[in-house]
Amino acid sequence: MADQPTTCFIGAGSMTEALLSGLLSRGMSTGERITIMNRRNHERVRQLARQYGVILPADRKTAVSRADIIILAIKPKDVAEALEQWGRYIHPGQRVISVIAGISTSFIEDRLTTGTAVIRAMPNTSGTVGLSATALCPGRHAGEADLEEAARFFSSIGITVVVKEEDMDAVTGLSGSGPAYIYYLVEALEKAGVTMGLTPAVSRRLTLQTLLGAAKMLQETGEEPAELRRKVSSPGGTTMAGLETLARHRFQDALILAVQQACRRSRELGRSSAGK
Ligand SMILES: NC(=O)C1=CN([C@@H]2O[C@H](COP(=O)(O)OP(=O)(O)OC[C@H]3O[C@@H](n4cnc5c(N)ncnc54)[C@H](O)[C@@H]3O)[C@@H](O)[C@H]2O)C=CC1
Ligand SMILES: O=C(O)[C@@H]1CCC=N1
Repeated sequence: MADQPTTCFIGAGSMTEALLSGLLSRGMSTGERITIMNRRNHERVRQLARQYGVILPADRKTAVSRADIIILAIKPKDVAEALEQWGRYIHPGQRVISVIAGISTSFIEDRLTTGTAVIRAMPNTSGTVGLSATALCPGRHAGEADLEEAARFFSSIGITVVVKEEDMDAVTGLSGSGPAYIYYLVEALEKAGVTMGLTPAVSRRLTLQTLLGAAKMLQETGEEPAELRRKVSSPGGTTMAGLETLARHRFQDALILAVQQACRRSRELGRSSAGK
């Protein structure tokens, strides 16, 4: 473990917790190699330090300047202020990984010493259980080794893909926000079961296993989703009755529009934060 990099998280919110939980439970790092800091809610940092055994640094500036990897996990609106506060302690030779929606690598690079490697990443909260879908793109000073290190970091909490920076907003709308769409679907399925007399517990159990089973079928059979859907749908049967209702309510259109809108919002967040 001695050759494992030290990591400093700036921002102690839900994304940091998902990353911490994934990294530590998979033995990819240890608490004493991780420092975390927050702007205000210091009780939150203390709680994470207790729960995950990570370090609450006495001297935060030193923690930033000594870390091998610095993770920026703050909201887009706070990035300019955070880089103003912490940027001067970051130097070339360290790797900066930003998980901030909408914020370009050049925005960050422009606020750091020239030559600092910046990698933009978009993971999702399923990293908590090792199943994040993370997209990465390198900034202008990040080389192959920097990208490989970032891929190694995120592969400890799920799969990684490398994309062009111009595709990062699409990724954010699709897989960054994606878990929320699935949870929304699950809420609706559970409610549906309850409206027809199932207990909430039974409805949840059946819904969850249906979700897991469908995901595994897609992964393990390699069949097209449309083909798997056809196999469930007997002519004149129950599934067709359900699917026809979904089509009438333009279910697929609604989902496509949702992802596109989230992508647009990612771009807007980038533009409005860049204006600060
Ligand atoms: N929650 C999610 O599912 C995902 C979030 N992201 C991105 O991760 C970033 C963080 O998101 P969350 O963890 O959900 O936000 P959050 O609001 O839960 O946490 C952000 C934390 O940053 C802290 N902070 C703000 N300014 C700071 C500063 N100057 N110094 C130190 N700490 C500071 C805040 O006190 C707050 O606790 C966002 O940019 C978001 O776009 C990316 C992928 C998924
Ligand atoms: O909602 C958000 O802005 C963040 C980015 C991706 C997921 N959550």
